[in-house]
Amino acid sequence: MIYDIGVVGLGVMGTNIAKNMSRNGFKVVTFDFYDDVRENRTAELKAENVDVASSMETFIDSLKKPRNILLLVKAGEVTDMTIEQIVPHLVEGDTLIDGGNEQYENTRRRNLALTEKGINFIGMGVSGGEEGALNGPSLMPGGQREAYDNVSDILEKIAAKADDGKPCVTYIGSDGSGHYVKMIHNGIEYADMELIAETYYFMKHGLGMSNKEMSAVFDEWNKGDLNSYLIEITARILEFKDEEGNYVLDLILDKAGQKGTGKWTGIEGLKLGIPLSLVTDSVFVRCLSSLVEERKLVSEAYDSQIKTISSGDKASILEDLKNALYISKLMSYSQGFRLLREAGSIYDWNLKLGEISMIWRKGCIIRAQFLEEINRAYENTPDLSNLLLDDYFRNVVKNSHPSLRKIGILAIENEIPMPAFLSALSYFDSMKQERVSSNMIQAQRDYFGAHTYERIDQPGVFHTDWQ
Ligand SMILES: NC(=O)C1=CN([C@@H]2O[C@H](COP(=O)(O)OP(=O)(O)OC[C@H]3O[C@@H](n4cnc5c(N)ncnc54)[C@H](OP(=O)(O)O)[C@@H]3O)[C@@H](O)[C@H]2O)C=CC1
Ligand SMILES: O=C(CO)[C@H](O)[C@H](O)COP(=O)(O)O
Repeated sequence: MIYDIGVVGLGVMGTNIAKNMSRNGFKVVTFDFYDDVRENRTAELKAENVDVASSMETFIDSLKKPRNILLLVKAGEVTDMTIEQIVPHLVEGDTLIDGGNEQYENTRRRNLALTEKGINFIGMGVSGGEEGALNGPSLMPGGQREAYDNVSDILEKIAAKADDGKPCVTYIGSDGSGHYVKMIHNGIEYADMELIAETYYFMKHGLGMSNKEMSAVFDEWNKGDLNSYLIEITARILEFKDEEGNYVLDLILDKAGQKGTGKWTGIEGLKLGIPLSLVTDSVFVRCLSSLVEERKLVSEAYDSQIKTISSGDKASILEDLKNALYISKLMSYSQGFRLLREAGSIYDWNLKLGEISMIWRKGCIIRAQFLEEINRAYENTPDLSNLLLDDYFRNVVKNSHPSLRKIGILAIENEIPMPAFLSALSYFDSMKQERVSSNMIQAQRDYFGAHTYERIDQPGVFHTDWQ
C-alpha cells in the first residue's frame, strides 16, 4: 500500500494524531524506533486502519512522493537524533513536520540545515493534548509555504473546527514561526491558569466558599464573556470527588510543574523588550510553589494568616471578581499579542494576528469565546499596536478596572496573594500614563555612569555633571 502520510513517534500524541488522520480518510503508516513500542501499539492502531512499519526502510518506501512525515517525539536532542536517522532516507522535495513543543530557534536551525539539502521542514505547534490530538487539535504550522500547501488538506481535515466550521489551522509563516506562536500560546496558557488559580484561592480563603459553591460560580461565568475551556474544567475539577468522597483538588500538593514553554515565552519578552509581566509572574509563581519547605519555614516565621474578608456583600464582590478576571485576562492577551507583533516584524514573519486568534478558538487549551473579539479588533485595525486601543476593549476596561482595583485592595488588605491580578493592574496603570517614572531612572543612570539621557524640550543626547 502507498500511504498519504507517515507518523514517527508512537507516544500519546503520535498515536492519537495517526488515528485522527485515518478517521479522516487518509492512509497512515507509523513508526517508532523502539521495537516494544511498535509491538504494543500495533493492535490498537490496526483497529483504526493505521499500519505500523517494521523498519525505517519499509516506512519510508511505503510513503507517497513527495513524502510527508510528521514527527511527534520529545523536543530537543531526541528530535535531532530522530531527524538524523530519517534524513539519509529522504530526497529533495520531501517534508518533515515536527509537531513537538520545540524551541523556535531549534526549528529555525533545522529548517535552514534541511533546506540546504532540498528537504522542507515545518515546525508545527500542536495544542489540545491527548484528546485534541485524537478529535481535533489547534495546529500552528510554520516553514516552507509550498510544503504546507502539500499537507494543508490533511491538516485542515484533522484540525478542530470552530463554530463557523473553519478549521483551527492556518499557515503561520516561515521557519520557526509556527513553534513561536505555539510558545506564546503556552505562555498565555500559563497566565490564564494562574489568574484562575488566584480567583479560586480568593473565593476559598477570602470568601470562605465551598468547592460546590465555587464550581457553581465558575459554571455560571462560563455562560458569559469568560466562556472558555479552562473555566469549564475548573468547575469540573472543583466538584470532583474520589471513591471515598474526598475532593481530589484538596488532596493535591500545591507544587506546580512546568516543562519550559512558559519560561521560554518570558525569556522572549525580555529578549525583545516587550512587557510580559503576567506570563513571567505566572512562571515565577510556579517556581515559588515548588519551594515547599522554604514556604513552610517562612509561614512559621511570620505566623500571619490570610484573613476572611469581613466587609462588603458577597454577591457584589463576586461580580467584581468576575470583571477583574476578565480584564486581567485581557491585559495578558494584550501583552502576548504585542510580543507576537514585535516578533513578526523582527523575524520577518508577517504574522497575521487576527488569523492566529481564530485558530485558537477551538482545539487548544486557551480556546475561548473571547478570541472572536480579538480577531474582530485586528480585522477592524490590522496594524493595531495594542489591544487596549481597540474601541470595544477600551470600553470593557473603562467599565471594569474599578472592579480590578477593588479586588486588588481586598487582596492586599486580607493578605491574599494575587500576583497576576496585581501585575495586570500595574501594567494597565503604567500603560495609561503618558509620562511614567523613568525620567528618574535615566537621571540615576546618568549620575552614576554618565549613561546620558534625552530631553522632552529639545532633541539630542545630554549628560549632566550632577556633582
Ligand atoms: N502531551 C501533550 O499534551 C502535548 C505534547 N506535545 C508535544 O508532542 C511531543 C510528543 O509528546 P507525547 O506524545 O506526549 O510524548 P510521549 O512521551 O508520550 O512520546 C514521545 C515520543 O518520543 C519518544 N522518545 C522519548 N524519549 C526518547 C529517546 N530518548 N529516544 C528516542 N525516542 C524517545 C517516545 O518513544 P518511547 O515511547 O519509546 O519512549 C515517543 O515516541 C512532545 O514534543 C510534546 O512536547 C504537544 C502538545 C501537547
Ligand atoms: O502544550 C501544551 C498544551 O498546549 C501542554 O499541555 C503544555 O506542555 C503544558 O505545559 P506545562 O507542563 O509546562 O504546564
